[in-house]
Amino acid sequence: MALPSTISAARAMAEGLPTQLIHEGVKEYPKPEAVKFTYGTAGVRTKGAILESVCYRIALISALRSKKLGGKTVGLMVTASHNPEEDNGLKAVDARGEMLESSWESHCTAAVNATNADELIAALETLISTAKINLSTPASVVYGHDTRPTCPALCKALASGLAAMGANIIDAGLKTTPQLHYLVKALNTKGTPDAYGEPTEEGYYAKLSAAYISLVSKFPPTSSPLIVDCANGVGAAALIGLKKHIGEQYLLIKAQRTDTKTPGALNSGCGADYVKTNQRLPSGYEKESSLAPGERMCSFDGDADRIVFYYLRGPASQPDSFRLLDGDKIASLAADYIVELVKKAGVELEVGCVQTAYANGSSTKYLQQRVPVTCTPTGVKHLHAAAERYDVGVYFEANGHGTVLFSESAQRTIKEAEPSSPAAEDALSQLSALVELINQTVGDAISDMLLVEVILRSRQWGAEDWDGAYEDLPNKLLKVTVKDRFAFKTEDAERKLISPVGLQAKIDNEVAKYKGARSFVRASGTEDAVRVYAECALAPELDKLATAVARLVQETDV
Ligand SMILES: CC(=O)N[C@H]1[C@@H](OP(=O)(O)O)O[C@H](CO)[C@@H](O)[C@@H]1O
Ligand SMILES: [Mg+2]
Repeated sequence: MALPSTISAARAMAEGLPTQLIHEGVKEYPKPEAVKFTYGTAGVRTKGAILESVCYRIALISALRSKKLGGKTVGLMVTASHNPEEDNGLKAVDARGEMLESSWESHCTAAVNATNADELIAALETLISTAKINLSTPASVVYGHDTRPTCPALCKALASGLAAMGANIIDAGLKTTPQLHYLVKALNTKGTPDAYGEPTEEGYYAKLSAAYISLVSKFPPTSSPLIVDCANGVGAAALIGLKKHIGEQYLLIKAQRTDTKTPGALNSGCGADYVKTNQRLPSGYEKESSLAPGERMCSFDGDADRIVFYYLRGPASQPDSFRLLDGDKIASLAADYIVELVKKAGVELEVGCVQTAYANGSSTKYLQQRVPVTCTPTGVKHLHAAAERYDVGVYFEANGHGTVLFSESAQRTIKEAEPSSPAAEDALSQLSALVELINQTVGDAISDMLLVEVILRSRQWGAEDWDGAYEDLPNKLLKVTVKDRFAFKTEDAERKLISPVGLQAKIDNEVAKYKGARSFVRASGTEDAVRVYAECALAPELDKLATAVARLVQETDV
């Protein structure tokens, strides 16, 4: 029997789903017709204007997720990261601060595509029985959002779904994606021996800055500032927060592209994705000459969970002056540093590295000579899971999304080891501080930025020294629009196509014509397109290879 909406949602929960409230919610936030949503690698992502129904429904599922996890707090983040300002999206965060368990993704997809309230309730009931959820368990959900203009309306829809489920609601407001992940973990560990930190934004800055200062204070300061392109997004606010906790003697940064107010500014001609994809400076910097040769600059993406660094070898006006220090370069810098510390500390810890097929071949070769390297499919959840299998797992996508995970036993080893010398003691204390500095839940532009600064400072290196580790192979990423991207199926961590049948052989044939070449094709998980990656030893041959493979894709798609 339907319950009048005046009856508290909490009471309705005891009897089952709040069906009356869900009917009302579906009416208030109707699903746009003829749209098929997918909960994929990056949650649901599309135009912000059509996402209210998705937010309402995923909120219902989040409350169920919290119940499934015994009432632990789970998270929801409203953001479309590096995508244009009019886009938006919603990502669910699990109780330890990691991505939503993948078996729940299909339930999310079913719920957001239900065409009416009865279908939605049926989808929720399927989830409840499949996952054996006790509806009388309380629920708690924390949510945050980035700077996009559609965020307030989406958060309202989301809060309405949470209220319908009688969940405890924590509105964290404007946050970077990694801050939201941090909050989830901190809320769930508060008051336990594993407390991750104060569950507030200030707590986040306090944790990072204390670790950072303890690591850099014994090294001489670097003379040049780090210039930070904040993509005109939420990272700008986070940098202001961070700077309040770290004095300029420790971290000299110049925050730029911090305009979160001008419509259309977000990610426009700037940000990590623009810089990585175009392999050039944010627009305007060629003219501004505000970046002197050798000076370090970095770019965040729109929700500050990715970072790439770069510098100029010569005048800004010359395109070949630009040198990118991407996720692969960060991974090698971090892996080398940690391997060295582990050796100095005299502890037995296996340091491994996780990449995807998009990692530059030179980086893979460089890393394989030093540490075990795993290749996983694209998407942070895959890299994260593989990194958890090492004592210390360094994972980065080439685009700058990544972090370093220290397993529980590694953390214990570091804490309990008896140093055999003052040098070992110092290495152990540096490792302990790194565990605090590096976001253990997800890739984090701010935490990764601090990590790079620590390493450069400890080595007294500039950008050019860091860049010297290996030379990237010339590479190119193309996007091909096809009729049905799902026809493109892969194996071997996406490095080989198994469908359309015969296409891989043709690609192999093409690749064999070029020196030191590699190319692969896969369907994007976030865009309606197929991506073509190509790299080869000789720069003048690159365009020819990439275009030839893209043409093979187009010819197959008939
Ligand atoms: C080549 C590339 O950069 N792919 C990105 C992109 O995935 P696609 O599945 O390629 O669309 O978005 C993902 C989510 O943000 C990110 O994890 C991944 O690295
Ligand atoms: Mg992002």
